[in-house]
Amino acid sequence: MKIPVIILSGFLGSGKTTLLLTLLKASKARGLNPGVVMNELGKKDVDGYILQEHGGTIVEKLLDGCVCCSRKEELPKTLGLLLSRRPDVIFIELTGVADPEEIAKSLLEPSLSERLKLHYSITVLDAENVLEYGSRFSADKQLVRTLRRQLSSADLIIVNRSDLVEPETLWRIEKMASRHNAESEIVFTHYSEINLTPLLAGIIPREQHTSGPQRGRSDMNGTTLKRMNSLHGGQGATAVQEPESAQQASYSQVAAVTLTFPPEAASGIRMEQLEGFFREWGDSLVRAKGHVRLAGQDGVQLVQYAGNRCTWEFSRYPGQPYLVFIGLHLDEKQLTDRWSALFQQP
Ligand SMILES: Nc1nc2c(ncn2[C@@H]2O[C@H](COP(=O)(O)OP(=O)(O)OP(=O)(O)O)[C@@H](O)[C@H]2O)c(=O)[nH]1
Repeated sequence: MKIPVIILSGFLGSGKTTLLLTLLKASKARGLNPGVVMNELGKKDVDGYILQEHGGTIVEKLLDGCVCCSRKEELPKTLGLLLSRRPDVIFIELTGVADPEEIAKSLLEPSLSERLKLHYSITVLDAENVLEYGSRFSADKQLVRTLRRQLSSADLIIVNRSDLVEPETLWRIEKMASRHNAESEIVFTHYSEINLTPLLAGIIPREQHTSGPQRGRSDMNGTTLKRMNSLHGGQGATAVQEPESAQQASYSQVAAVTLTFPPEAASGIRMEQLEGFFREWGDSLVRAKGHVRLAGQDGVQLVQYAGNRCTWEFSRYPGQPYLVFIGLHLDEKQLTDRWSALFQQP
């Protein structure tokens, strides 16, 4: 019996991990044993720790690069490790700059297609920012192409963070998304909350598996099933040799930089000081996240900077505080110099 795989894609900070947490909760409530492949651009595993805090999930991590291009060869081994722990369903959360179509193709490699099948490919959009991506990232043609492929390859498009925009913007996003993908279902969400019943339909615990036909995607959307089957070539499909252009990186100017706190910052940083530091980088900083100690407060905070907005929440992270910065044209030396200077101010 093949284990179903659900791919979660979408740009940085759009709400993929938020959706994953909901999916994990719903899976466990159905008696399923879910497994996760968590891919992060940075060397530090912020989202993996968030999952760990929610407990009871098998997670394999792929850090410091994108599983659709620079770390593509590691995917089969990572999935193999996950499968050895006998999950009933696998969620692959991609980095925000990954091309989900490349992952769908990887699942066709004979070593994987024998044991796994693509159940759903979901793309999450950040309603507040998605309409600006084309102009904002025009200098990175590969990234613009990847963001288009995130849209065009999705079985389901979730327009998330919809609480932050006017209805008129949602209408424009729907038009734009349907232009790129006429077949996908489009839903509008707040904190990635959707009806998960059709999505998880047909996924059952291993011990209930029989050799009979499985229900699932066809119950949800017949046209979607037809379209993804064309990528997967129906019965007995094998991976197709990719043209050279398809093997290039999914972005060219995005970089992740990890910053740690110097000894002078042992007593913590002020909230407004850190938020000011994020804003200093303007449009070049797309996403930041990490665990930090705030001056005058006990414990550690998880800070998330996404779509130019900052959120803070209590964290139990036990290690040394750090921050991951992800952006376009981020100059690592300039960033680390400014970071050090921040703690030398009187
Ligand atoms: N206002 C608002 N914030 C949201 C919503 N959904 C998620 N967020 C917040 O947006 C931030 C980013 O959400 P994540 O789920 O981590 O986004 P992501 O796509 O996994 O981010 P990366 O994996 O780093 O690319 C977090 O602080 C979330 O709490 C929403 O619908 N509305």
